[in-house]
Amino acid sequence: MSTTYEAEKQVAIAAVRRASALTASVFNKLVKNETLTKDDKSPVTVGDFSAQAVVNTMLLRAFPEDNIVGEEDAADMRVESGKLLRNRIVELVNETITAPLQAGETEAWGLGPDYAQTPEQIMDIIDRGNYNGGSTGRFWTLDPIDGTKGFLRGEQYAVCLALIVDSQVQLGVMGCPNLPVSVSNPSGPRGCIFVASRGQGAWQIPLDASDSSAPIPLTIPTFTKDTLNLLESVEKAHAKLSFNDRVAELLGITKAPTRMDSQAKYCSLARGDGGVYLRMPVGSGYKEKIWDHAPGAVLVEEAGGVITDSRGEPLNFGLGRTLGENFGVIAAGKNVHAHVLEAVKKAKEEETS
Ligand SMILES: Nc1ncnc2c1ncn2[C@@H]1O[C@H](COP(=O)(O)O)[C@@H](OP(=O)(O)O)[C@H]1O
Ligand SMILES: [Mg+2]
Ligand SMILES: [Mg+2]
Ligand SMILES: [Mg+2]
Repeated sequence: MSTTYEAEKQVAIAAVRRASALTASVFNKLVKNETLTKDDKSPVTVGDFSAQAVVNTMLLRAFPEDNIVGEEDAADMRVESGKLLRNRIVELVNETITAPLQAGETEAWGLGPDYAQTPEQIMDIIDRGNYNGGSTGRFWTLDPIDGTKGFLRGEQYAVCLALIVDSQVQLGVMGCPNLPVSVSNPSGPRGCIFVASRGQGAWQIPLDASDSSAPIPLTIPTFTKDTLNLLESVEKAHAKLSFNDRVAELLGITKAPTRMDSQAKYCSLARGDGGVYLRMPVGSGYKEKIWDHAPGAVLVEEAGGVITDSRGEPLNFGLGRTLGENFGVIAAGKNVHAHVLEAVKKAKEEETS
C-alpha cells in the first residue's frame, strides 16, 4: 500500500511556516555580529541556526524516531566566543515556539507558552540535524535558510524541508517569504509555501496560516523558443553561468536568464515562471548537498517535470549528506528537458574539443 504521508505533511508545513516567520522577522533586526563565516567561507546567520532549532523541535516532538540531515550545527555557539550569538538564538527560538497555537497546530509539536527550552536543549536540538543520511530508512533533510546570501541581500531565500524514504524524496515543503504570491503581479504581496508529496501533486499555499485562499495546483506549462528562459544562481561561485549562456544559445533562447538565489528557482519552475533550472559545477570539487535539491526535486516531478544531473542520470539522495560526484542539475518540463540535455552534451563536447 502506498503512503500519502499526510501527518508528516501537516507537521512539515507548520514547521516551515513558523521558521519562515522567524527568518522574516529576524531580517529586519539583523546586526553585524549575528552573521558568521563558516569553514567553507559561506555565511550563516542567527536566522539559520534558530530556524533549524524550530523545525527540528517540531519534527522530533511529532516523530521522535526520525533522523534529520540538517545543514547547520551548534559547534560555534558552544564555545565562550559564541555566547552572544547563543543568547540571541535562544531568544528567537523561544519567542517562536511559545507563540500562540495557530489553526491546525497542536501542543504535541512542542509549541505554545509552556514549551520554552533551555540554551542546552536548543544547542542539542540544532545538533540533532547531524544525521549522515544513507540509502535505507526514513529521514528528513533540512536547509533552514537556503540562499543565505540572498537572505542577507533582502532577496530570495527559502526554508526547505524534505522527507526521504529509502533514497526517494516522498515529501517536500518550501517556504519563500520574499517570493510574490502571484507570477502576474511581481510587485504584489509576497510569501508562499510550496508543497509536494509523491503521487499527490504540487501545490502553492499561503505562507500566512490565517489566509484561507485555496491551494493552487501547479503544472509546468509548455514553452516555445520565444517563451523559454533559464533559471540560474545569482552567485557565480555556485554555478558556471558562462556554460548556461552557451546552452541557451544552442537552444535558440532569446529571453534573458532569471537569476535568483535558493530553491525558489524550483518553485518558480513548478509554477511556469521560467522554463529550465540549469546548475553546472564550477569545477572546484564542491559536492552538492541533498538539502539544496530534495524538496525542489519532488516539487518539479509532481508538477510534471523531469530532474536529472547533466548526464541525464537521476539525482541520488541515498549517498549521504551530498549528492556524491557532482555533475550538475537539469530540471525542466518533460519535453524541454530532453532538448536541454542534448544542448548540455553539445556544450560539454565543445569545451573538451
Ligand atoms: N561552490 C559551490 N557550488 C555549488 N553550490 C554551492 C557552492 N557553495 C555553496 N553552494 C550552495 O549553494 C546554495 C545556494 O544556492 P543558489 O546559488 O542556487 O542560491 C547554498 O545554500 P545555503 O545558502 O543554504 O548555504 C550552498 O549550499
Ligand atoms: Mg549555507
Ligand atoms: Mg542551501
Ligand atoms: Mg542554508
